Amino acid sequence: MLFGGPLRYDMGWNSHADAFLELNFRSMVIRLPSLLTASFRLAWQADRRAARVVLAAEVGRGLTQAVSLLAVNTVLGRLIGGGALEDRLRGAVPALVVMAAVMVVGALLRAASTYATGRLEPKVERVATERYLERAATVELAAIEDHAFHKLLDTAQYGAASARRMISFAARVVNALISLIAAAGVLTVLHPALLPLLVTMTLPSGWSALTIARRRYESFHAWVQHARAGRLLGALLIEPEAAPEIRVHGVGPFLLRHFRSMSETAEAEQARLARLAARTGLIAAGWTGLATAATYATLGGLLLAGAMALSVAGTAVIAIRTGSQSLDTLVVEVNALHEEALFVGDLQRLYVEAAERAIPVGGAALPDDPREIRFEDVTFTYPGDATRPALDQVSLTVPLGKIVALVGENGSGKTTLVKLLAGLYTPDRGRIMWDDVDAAGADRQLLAERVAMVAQDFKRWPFTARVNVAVGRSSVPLTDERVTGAVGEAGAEEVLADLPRGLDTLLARNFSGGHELSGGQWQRLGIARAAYRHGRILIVDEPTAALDARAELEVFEKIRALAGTGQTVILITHRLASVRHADLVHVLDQGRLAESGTPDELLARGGIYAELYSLQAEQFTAKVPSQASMQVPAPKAG
Ligand SMILES: Nc1ncnc2c1ncn2[C@@H]1O[C@H](COP(=O)(O)OP(=O)(O)OP(=O)(O)O)[C@@H](O)[C@H]1O
Repeated sequence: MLFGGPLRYDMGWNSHADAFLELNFRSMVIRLPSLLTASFRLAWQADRRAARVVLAAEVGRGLTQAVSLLAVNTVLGRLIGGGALEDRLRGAVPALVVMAAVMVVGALLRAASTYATGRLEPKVERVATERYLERAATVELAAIEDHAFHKLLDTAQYGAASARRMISFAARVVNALISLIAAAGVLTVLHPALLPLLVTMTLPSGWSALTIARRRYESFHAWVQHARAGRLLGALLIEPEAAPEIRVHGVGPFLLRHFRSMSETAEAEQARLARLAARTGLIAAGWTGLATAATYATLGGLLLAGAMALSVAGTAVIAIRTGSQSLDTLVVEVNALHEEALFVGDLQRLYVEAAERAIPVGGAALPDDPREIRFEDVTFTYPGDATRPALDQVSLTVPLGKIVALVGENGSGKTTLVKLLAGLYTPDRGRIMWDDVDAAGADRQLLAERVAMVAQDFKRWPFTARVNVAVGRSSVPLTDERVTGAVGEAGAEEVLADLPRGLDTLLARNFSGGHELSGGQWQRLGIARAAYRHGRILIVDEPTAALDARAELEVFEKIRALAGTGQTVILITHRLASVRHADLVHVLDQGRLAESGTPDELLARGGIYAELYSLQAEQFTAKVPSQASMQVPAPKAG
């Protein structure tokens, strides 16, 4: 349950308990090569040169550590060996010089790697983010509305930053791996018993890092929806659109209460993780202590038994220390790499799923100048737990070049029908035919090219008025003639005349210099946008809902004029007086086609249309009071 605690309301957001994970030591070791390859591939895609430099520098650094360990061994051998002190010192000089040279090379390589990694990281993140955004923008609308896909979108957004971090983790893994091999090699040469001891010493910290990471990732997946809901609540509290209701209806404390309760639940989860992490760390530290004591005891035993020379024991101590440090680093970094890879895995899953759910590219061409669009027995149900289809076996015709009105009560399926026509959804059953071409197999991009849509909730872009119009067809060069032409066609000149900087006014109140339009003004701009698009089919969904009576008449006049230029107009409206000019009216009722005909035919038939029409007409039958009766008596003097 997402909203635990003593809250009275459930917001209706779902929680998910589908955390999963198969993360153990074996799988981690098995996956290491593929993790490193994946990191390198990410780096390669972003910047080949930098990727090469990082790899070469890290391999080089590992090798310098091996060489320096061997040099130490030589130095110790010389110093502890027989002969005069001066001779022993002199004998050690070449190895000391090698050590110094190797340190310089190591420092240079480190600098090169730091620089190249720094250059690489932001590029990797950018490439991954760009791909994420591009894929998200090209999936079907149904995918965006599918909550499982949305959750994936949500989790995958962390993948790009993880991809960035994977680069430096991978670099450190390569480095630690090579220096570990060097230390292990030296130890094996010194005495075969030392190698297993080294491994035993490092295992506990590996186990602890892995266990903690696995818990964190599981928790992240189980809680991602919760975190999203929490962020949403926070955003609602500061959103300008919600601000009036928050104040008048006093929604603020209600939202805050939920926010606090959600945060407290999340904090409890963090505390649980921290407690477990502390316990795991403590157990691991105990094990490490025991293993270290055993290692040094073995070393002492070998010395005492005369199985090992003092100089070799000295090198062994250094090799064990470097080796266990490298192994520690390796475990921690591989673990971090793994954790990041899980998030990059989400991103890659998104890439794959988004590609599967992408709007298909290519397809049959639509007829150049079709006569009609026919819905043939079209049934469509929204995914989820809909109780009935939004469209149920609908067969109707939209003759092109005419004004076709869709009428019906709330929820009768009008908007759904035009969304199917625009290709935003595909029918579950039945076909949508453009003359003889089935839209299901048609080129979706070409189909969209022909449609201009003013949806009920059309986007109010936080850009200038000019861009808000021209975004109707962003693929053509933006010219003032085209913009003012569209504004004129939509009758939106007055809206612009009222703006402080005309077309250049920023329409986003929460930015400095931003300006807000009224609902009706926005609606006119929306129509201007559709006019700018010049699609051959203009879909207008409730174009006048926010308009005053005079503006409404004007807008319908403009829409009729657009139809006069050969455009097809599909009009959804509840204002039946405005439907009078339609060539054809389709009446929908609970997802089914109830009746079709010209407005006069439908009135004469006495069906749903006639009923709705007379209901509206009755509201206007009351007489306008005469001038005389409106006059207010003049106050008496005195
Ligand atoms: N995105 C969606 N996801 C799930 N169900 C939806 C979605 N959009 C609409 N519906 C459902 O489909 C049915 C038809 O809705 P639609 O928006 O097509 O009706 P409408 O006739 O345009 O209504 P209105 O006059 O209120 O705009 C309704 O029952 C609605 O709840």
